This record gives sequence, C-alpha cells and structure tokens, in this order.
Amino acid sequence: MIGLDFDGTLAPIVPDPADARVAPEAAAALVRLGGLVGAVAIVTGRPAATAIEYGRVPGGPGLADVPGLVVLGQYGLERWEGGQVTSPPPPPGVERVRAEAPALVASLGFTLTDGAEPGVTLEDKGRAVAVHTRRAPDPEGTLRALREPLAKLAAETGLAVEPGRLVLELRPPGMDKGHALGAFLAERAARSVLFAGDDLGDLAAFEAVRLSGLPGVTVCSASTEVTELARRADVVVDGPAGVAALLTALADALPPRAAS
Ligand SMILES: O=P(O)(O)OC[C@H]1O[C@H](O[C@H]2O[C@H](CO)[C@@H](O)[C@H](O)[C@H]2O)[C@H](O)[C@@H](O)[C@@H]1O
Repeated sequence: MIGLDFDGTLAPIVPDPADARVAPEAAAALVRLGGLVGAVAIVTGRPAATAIEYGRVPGGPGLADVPGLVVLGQYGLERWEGGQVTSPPPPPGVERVRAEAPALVASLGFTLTDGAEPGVTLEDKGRAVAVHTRRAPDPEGTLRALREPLAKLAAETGLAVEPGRLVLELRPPGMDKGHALGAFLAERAARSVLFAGDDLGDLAAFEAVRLSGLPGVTVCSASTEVTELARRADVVVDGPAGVAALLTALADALPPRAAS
C-alpha cells in the first residue's frame, strides 16, 4: 500500500493555497502504481474533494484516474472513493472560529488579506479554518505571535490546533493522519506500506507505519521549512520533484500484478 500527503509532497508549495496543483509526473506515476500495488491513498489536511480537484492535470491523467484511489481528507475525517465523498457534519466550534478569527488577527496588529496584498490569509475548509502567514511581511514572526491566541480560541471552541508550514489550523480533535492510515492499513489487510510526507502532521502517519509492524518505508519530501521529518524518515528525497522521481522509479521496478 502506498500512502501520500498532498501539499509539499505531491504538489509543490506555492504562496496561495488555491494555486497548489499535483506535479504531473507524480500523477502519471500514481496512475501506473494504482495497477501495481494493493492500494493507493492520499492522506491530507485538505478536504478530500479539493485534493481531487487540485489533482487534475490538463491534457493528462490526474489523481481521479488512479485505479482504486482513496483520499482520506481533513486528516482522515473525510473519505473520497469512486467519485463520492463521505464526511461527518462540521463541528459547531468551526462557525465561531470563522466569525471570530478575522477580528482576533486584526486585534494583534496584523493585516488580514485575501492574498492580493501582503498579510495573513484565512482558508475556510468547511470542517476547519487554516490561518496562513506565508504571505505576511514576516511569516515566521507572525506565526509565532498568532500561536497562543489561536490556541486559546481553539480551546474555547473545542477544536485543536494543527501546526504546519507557515500555517496554524483550527480543526476537530480526535483524528490524525496516524489514525487514518492505521485504520486504512487494517481495512485493506495491507502486507507492506510506504508513506511519504513533508510536514509535522505527517509524523503521526510515520508512527502508524512503524506501529503497523508491516514491512514499511517512510519517505520525507524534504524542505528547509520543516527539518524534523528528515530525521525521522527512512528515505529523504528532494521535495515533490524527488517524490515524483521515486514514484516513477517504483512504477518502473514493480512487476505487473498477477490476475486474481
Ligand atoms: O496534509 P497536506 O496535504 O500537506 O495539507 C496540509 C495543509 O497544506 C496547505 O497549506 C500548505 O500548502 C500551501 C500551498 O502550497 C501553502 O501556501 C501553505 O503555506 C502550506 O501550509 C493547505 O492550504 C492546508 O489547508 C492543508 O491543511
């Protein structure tokens, strides 16, 4: 079974989250791998349908063309399979965060912008709200300053803070990529696993690979923004281009599956 994160692993990091797109070489390799391995799953913080949408490749095969693909979105709360999304209703706290986050950001002296001007941007994911600082004048400093106030808002609204690459997400607690991947491995009675990721949220999936007891490989899509994953991974590759090259090499190396 092959598990993959989306942003920073299959899709290069870009300033505007709405501009992220799967690398065409990665999508093409996954289309091949879907017919060669037991299962391919994308385990992402994105809504499941967004990963599929941003996984389209003009004039070529996209993620929706990967045979048997499953997308476990919103850290495992949602599932896309065969064109259908299943997901629980949004927790009530998200509505309050949506209403209060703009004033909170402004009260700390930061400009909230839709991205046209430099500043902090909000991404409403339905079941979670992500507060991005990549386009702020001081991305790291802004992230540090927002950490505590957002943690307080999360605590008051029954949500958890998920830190990521120049982003703090307020999202429902009780699910993470480790639980999502572990349950999927059990569901598919997987016999081996490879998981690739780039961000702190992927560490739980790395742990699920180890806890599964299966022959497994963890792959870090390396960046200068997050260095902890490289220390914990079995294999380190150079960002999404390195992941695409690895997947292509894997597709070249695997024999066709015996018909069952
Ligand atoms: O689990 P993932 O698939 O890695 O998703 C995690 C979050 O990724 C997205 O944000 C990141 O990518 C953006 C586009 O490249 C970038 O602008 C941002 O700075 C990164 O943090 C996404 O916007 C979030 O919703 C995801 O949860």
